[in-house]
Amino acid sequence: MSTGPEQAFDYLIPDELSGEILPGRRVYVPLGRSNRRVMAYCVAVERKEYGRRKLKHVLASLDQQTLVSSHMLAMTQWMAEYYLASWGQVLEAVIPAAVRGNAGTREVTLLSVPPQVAMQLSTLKLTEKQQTVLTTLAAASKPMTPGDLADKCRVTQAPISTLRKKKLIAAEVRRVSHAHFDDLDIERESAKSLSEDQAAALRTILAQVKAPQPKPILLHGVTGSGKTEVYIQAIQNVIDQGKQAIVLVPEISLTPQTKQRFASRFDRIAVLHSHMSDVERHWQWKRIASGIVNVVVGARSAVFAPTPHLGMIILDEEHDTSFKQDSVPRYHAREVAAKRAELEQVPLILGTATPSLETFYRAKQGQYELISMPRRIGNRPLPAVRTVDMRYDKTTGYRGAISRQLYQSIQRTLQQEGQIILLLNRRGHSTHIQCPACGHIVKCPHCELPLTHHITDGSTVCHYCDFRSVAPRVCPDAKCGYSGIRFSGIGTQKLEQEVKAKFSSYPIIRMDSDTMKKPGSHEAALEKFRNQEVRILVGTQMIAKGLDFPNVTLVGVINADTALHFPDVRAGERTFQLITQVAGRTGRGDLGGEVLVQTLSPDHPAIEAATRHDYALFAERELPFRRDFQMTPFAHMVRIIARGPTQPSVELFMQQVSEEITRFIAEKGGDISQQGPAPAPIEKLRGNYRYHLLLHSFDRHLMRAAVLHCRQKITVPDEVLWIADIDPIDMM
Ligand SMILES: Nc1ncnc2c1ncn2[C@@H]1O[C@H](COP(=O)(O)OP(=O)(O)OP(=O)(O)O)[C@@H](O)[C@H]1O
Ligand SMILES: [Zn+2]
Repeated sequence: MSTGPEQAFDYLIPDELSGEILPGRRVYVPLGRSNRRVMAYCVAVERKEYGRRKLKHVLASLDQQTLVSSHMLAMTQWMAEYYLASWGQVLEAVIPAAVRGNAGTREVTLLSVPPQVAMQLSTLKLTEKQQTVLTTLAAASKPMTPGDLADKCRVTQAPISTLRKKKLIAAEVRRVSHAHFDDLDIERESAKSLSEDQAAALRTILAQVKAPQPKPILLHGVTGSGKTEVYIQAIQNVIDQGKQAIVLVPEISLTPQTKQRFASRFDRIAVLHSHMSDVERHWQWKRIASGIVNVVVGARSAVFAPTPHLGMIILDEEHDTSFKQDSVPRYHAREVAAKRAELEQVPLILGTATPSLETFYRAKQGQYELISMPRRIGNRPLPAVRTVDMRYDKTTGYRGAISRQLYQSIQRTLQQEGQIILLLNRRGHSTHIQCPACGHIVKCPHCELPLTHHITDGSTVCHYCDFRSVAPRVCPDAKCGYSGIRFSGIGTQKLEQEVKAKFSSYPIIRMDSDTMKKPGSHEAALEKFRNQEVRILVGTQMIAKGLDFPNVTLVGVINADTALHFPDVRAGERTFQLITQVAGRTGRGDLGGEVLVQTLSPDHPAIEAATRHDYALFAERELPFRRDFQMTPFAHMVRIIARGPTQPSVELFMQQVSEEITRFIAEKGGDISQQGPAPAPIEKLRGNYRYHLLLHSFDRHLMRAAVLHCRQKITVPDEVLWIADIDPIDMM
């Protein structure tokens, strides 16, 4: 029943609180030897023998309404177990702070005259003022606040207080909301008549809606195949049955376009996003919980939306890494959605053009239903993709970001009135600052990672901890001091400069996390691009997915290799996804489209498969490799990360963890393979040294047991912090 400890505790419910304390509400209980008063969640109420155990009593109840349904309680319990977090921690993550804190509401006291008093009004001995107050309140059509009553009777609070003390007036404290937000006002659109592929997809989905225990569905549709229309018509069916749907999208896809697409088709939708105020968040939560909202659209945490009659969950761009939370509880919305769908017996639809290998593998195994939509709407061809081998440009000494081929394509596109997207997944200006005389590289003092030069304010920035300093003009190494320090490597700022210099008469906009800091800037930038005020859009991966602009006829990938050589099992998969997704932004209208991919590794299997839009080819090559090396999706992974201010203590601790796991396996039997411990790719972050250890096993329970065993056995030094990341995505 508590938020801190791992397990639930039993408490007695005093008679006066019975009926108020229900599963899914919060209570105050005494905890520990000192009987500290703590807030806790009631997870079950039951009658049972407790023998001779001495149980403490619940002190007070906190909520008048239930915060989590029984399904959600079961789901959070599963999450706690699966992700090795405490149940309380999970509940705190599932119920927004705004809801727990009752944001936007206040308590009011409401006065009324009890019926037995009202019947004998004339017989009471009262002062004149008291008489006025009592008759006024008795005559009122609904309860009044003390303030309103005093105003109406033109008296002070004194006679009201006296009457309350004499119990002639009853008082009740209630929580009321003073918030209200208007519904989106968006023009209505009617249903599209479905393509053959879409109609077939919808049929398969509706069959699962009817099934007693629906299977999750992978909707694998190429870019521009019209997945959204399938979602919408499936949702319509669910709403017609009086149920609600949750649509999860990557945070970055919560654009006006997405809102508009759903709001133009459904009444009463709730769009949940990260810029929402606490008051609005609470208000939306209550609306959803009351059952009046038909469709909830939101990022990761919308998987916890308290819909009372859930009918379907949709997860768009299921491969997107933003569905994984990178703080405790480190859940993946896809896995949580699958659990919730199973508990509530509703279908889960995972849509994407580039399925994660985890999902694809489950579909191949028959665990998920697989729907393919291999054609674009209107049978439009997928754009032709050409690679530009940048190794040749090196020999000519060319150092710019834009190759000759890309330059020519941009020029031609501009002349033909088309629009252009240029992707470079690195922000900043120069990504590398080095002294050519002594080789000194300018690094972050807290992270030991190269600093990036940001030209806008002449600073150098650490992209991991945001450390900032003034860009050096001479080599900072005191022994050297050479004046010709070199800024190299290309980020989006430098690319923007180059594009501006080369195509000076065309408006351009840059979208990356530096230019898109302010709420609303994302929307504003996309709007400029949509209405063609801007012809060239330069940006990081935030421009790579979901956008549907028919006038984009050229996509250029400036450097396809940015993530290719990361020490991450999914480096190839990420590269394939990014290129396929960004390539898919063109050729969506009648004007066709082309894609140029600049790379130093044109023969890399991931890049080659992406240039052919060939997911099957990619998966065919990648899966055997993953199987041979016992990696995801065949084996399960757990990543243990430890950090601390001194390197030896972290290293020693991780060695202990590794040894303890080896010992555990030797005793228990079974198989867990260990990679490491080793310094993490980001070896030092914000002044902390980091080590990691990767565990792989076909037996996820065994791995969980091994981690729990370490938690029990090893005394962690004060300065070391460690976590276990289940199904890790981030390997840095
Ligand atoms: N049945 C249809 N008839 C006509 N147009 C359609 C139909 N279905 C979808 N469209 C249009 O086709 C375009 C592409 O659809 P949508 O954006 O849903 O594709 P998608 O599969 O989600 O692609 P991506 O994975 O690239 O985001 C949209 O402009 C949409 O309005
Ligand atoms: Zn740093």
